[in-house]
Amino acid sequence: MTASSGISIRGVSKVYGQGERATTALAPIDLDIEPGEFVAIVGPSGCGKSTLLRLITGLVPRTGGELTVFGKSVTAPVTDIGIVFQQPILLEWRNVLENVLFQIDMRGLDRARYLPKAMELLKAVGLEDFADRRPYELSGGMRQRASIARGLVHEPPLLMMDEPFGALDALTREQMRIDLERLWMETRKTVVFITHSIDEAVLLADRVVVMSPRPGRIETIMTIDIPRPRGLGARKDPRFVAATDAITEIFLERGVFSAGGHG
Ligand SMILES: Nc1ncnc2c1ncn2[C@@H]1O[C@H](COP(=O)(O)OP(=O)(O)OP(=O)(O)O)[C@@H](O)[C@H]1O
Repeated sequence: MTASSGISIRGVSKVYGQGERATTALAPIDLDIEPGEFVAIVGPSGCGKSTLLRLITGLVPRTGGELTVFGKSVTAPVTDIGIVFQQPILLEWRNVLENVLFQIDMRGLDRARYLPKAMELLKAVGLEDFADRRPYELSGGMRQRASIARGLVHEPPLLMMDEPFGALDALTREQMRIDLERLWMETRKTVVFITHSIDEAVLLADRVVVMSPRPGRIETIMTIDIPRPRGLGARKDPRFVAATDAITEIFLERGVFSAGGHG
C-alpha cells in the first residue's frame, strides 16, 4: 500500500496525562488500512479502541509515531470523514431529513446540492417514509439509521463507527449489521468499526484487528474471507466458527474471560 491511498499507522502510541497520573492507553501499534476496506477493531473494555479512533480522526493528538489518512499526516481533526457513535445524538427540534442535512449546514456546504443524496441515503437505511418525523417518533434502531445517513451525506471516503449498535437490542442489532453490510457493498467506503462483539466483527469485516487488554496492543489481525453478503446463515460457515473461536481463545489467554465461561 502506498502512504497516500489509505490509513497508515506506524508506531502510534497514546499516553493520557503526565507523571503519576499518566495512563498508557495505547502501546505503539502498526496498522495499514486499504481504501474501501472494512476493518473491525475488537477488544475488551479499556483497551484503547476509542482512543485509536480519536487518534485516526485527529480528535486527540498522538504521543508518538506516524499517522497518515489518505496521504496526509494527521495533525488536526480530519474533516473528510464520517463518524457514528454509540448514541445517535439527534437534534430533537429538527426532523430526520433536517438532522441528516445538519452535517451539510455545519460544513457550510450547499444544501440544494446534497438534498438528493440525503434522500437517497434515507431510502438506503429504510427511513424514506420518516424524513419529516422528529427524533422522538423513532425507535432506537431508526435513530441510529438516521445517524448513519448523517455520517455519510457529505460523501466522506472514510466512515468511523464507534460501537454503533451497542445500545440496540439483539434483533435490531442483527438487522442493522445486515443493512450496514449492504450499504457498504453499495458505497465501498473505507470503514473502521469498533465493537465489543466478536461475532459482529467477524460477520462484518474484511479484517478483524484483535486488541489486548490495557495498555492496548494489536494481538493479531485476521483476514475474514466468508463470502458476502453474510446473512443469517453466515454463522454456520466453518470460517465464522474458526475465526470467532480463535479470537475467543486469545481473549481467554489474556484473561479477558474466566475459563468457567468457556465451553
Ligand atoms: N481523556 C482521557 N484522559 C485520561 N485517560 C483516558 C482518557 N480517555 C481514555 N482514557 C484511558 O485510556 C484507556 C483506554 O480508553 P478507551 O476509551 O480508548 O478504551 P476502549 O477500548 O474504547 O474502552 P470501551 O470499550 O470501554 O469504550 C482507559 O484506561 C481509559 O481510562
